[in-house]
Amino acid sequence: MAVYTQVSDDALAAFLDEYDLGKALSFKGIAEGVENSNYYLETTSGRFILTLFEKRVNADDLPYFIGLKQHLSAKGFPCPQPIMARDGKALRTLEGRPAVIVSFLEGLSPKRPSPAQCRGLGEGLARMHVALSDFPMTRDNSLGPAAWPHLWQGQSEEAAKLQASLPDLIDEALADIAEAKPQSLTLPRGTIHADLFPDNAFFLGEDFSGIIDFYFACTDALAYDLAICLNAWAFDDNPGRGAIDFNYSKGANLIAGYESVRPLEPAERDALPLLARGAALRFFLTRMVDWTSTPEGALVKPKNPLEYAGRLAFHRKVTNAEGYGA
Ligand SMILES: Nc1ncnc2c1ncn2[C@@H]1O[C@H](COP(=O)(O)OP(=O)(O)O)[C@@H](O)[C@H]1O
Ligand SMILES: N[C@@H](CCOP(=O)(O)O)C(=O)O
Repeated sequence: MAVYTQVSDDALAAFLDEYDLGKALSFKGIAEGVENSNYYLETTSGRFILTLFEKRVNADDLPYFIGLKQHLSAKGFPCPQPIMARDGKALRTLEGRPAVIVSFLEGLSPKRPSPAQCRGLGEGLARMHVALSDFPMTRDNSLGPAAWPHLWQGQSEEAAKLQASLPDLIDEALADIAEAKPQSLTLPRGTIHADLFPDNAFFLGEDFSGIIDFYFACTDALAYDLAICLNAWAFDDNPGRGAIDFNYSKGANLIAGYESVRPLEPAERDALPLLARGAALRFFLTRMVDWTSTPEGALVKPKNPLEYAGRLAFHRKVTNAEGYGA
């Protein structure tokens, strides 16, 4: 349950007094999510989400995240819209933490995305890239390749307890990325979401209805966002048989949906296997850190790093974009 910071009734009432949103009718912690504290808030003027920012979000980055959502909303792209308080500011403080209220987005996150939803997601991702192509703010990717060796430091022993072969797989993948230097490729860059997992995309039935959770967004290669989505959307996890299978029709639909809005350049297609390896490594490493640092009995259940080790092993055998159904 991702509620790290409790909000008292008095603190909420004082906070809401700064807005023109009326009185609270309902206020509940949201179980989903792992990064920040999120509350469902219903007031006399509508439905909203209240977020209090926790450990991985740097308060200095918040104007960037808020500006990004304002930019997308102004372009008519479906995403949560930051709500301004009466003083014109969206970013405030609640219970000692930075906090914002955003509009409630309709839709449901798919538990097991269908191939049709993968196509819709690919289209939505490309529409987002296009809508952000004139977003003037920038932010470095703080979880890019330079951060990975640091995340891996001291994790080897715990990783071996999960699977004996893991330390070798990760050491080899890190050495391989250090040599290939994905950051030095000249690929089209722009604003990317960088965490577009199924729990961060909404659908109404099979129709894409929007994107939430922009708190890892940054300036990076656009194709890296697609590579993250290939990892997060196009594999079928079958824990019962200990298998993680790439689903070609999901991968092909994701790429085709993306290219229906923004065709990939040849260099982006060529880079896809390397970017997909990097993306798998990034999520393996942050999951590994959470796996070893989340205290037993905590309200948040850490995500399983092995799912991303399995994806990494798959990508290491892929040599070109056709390997993903492109
Ligand atoms: N704007 C929104 N509209 C509707 N539901 C939302 C919105 N923002 C967050 N949620 C709900 O809260 C959950 C957690 O939000 P998320 O931003 O993913 O949290 P975290 O950053 O902690 O991972 C989502 O899975 C979704 O159910
Ligand atoms: N998507 C990441 C974890 C971040 O979770 P989110 O709830 O903020 O999307 C992962 O799966 O490792």
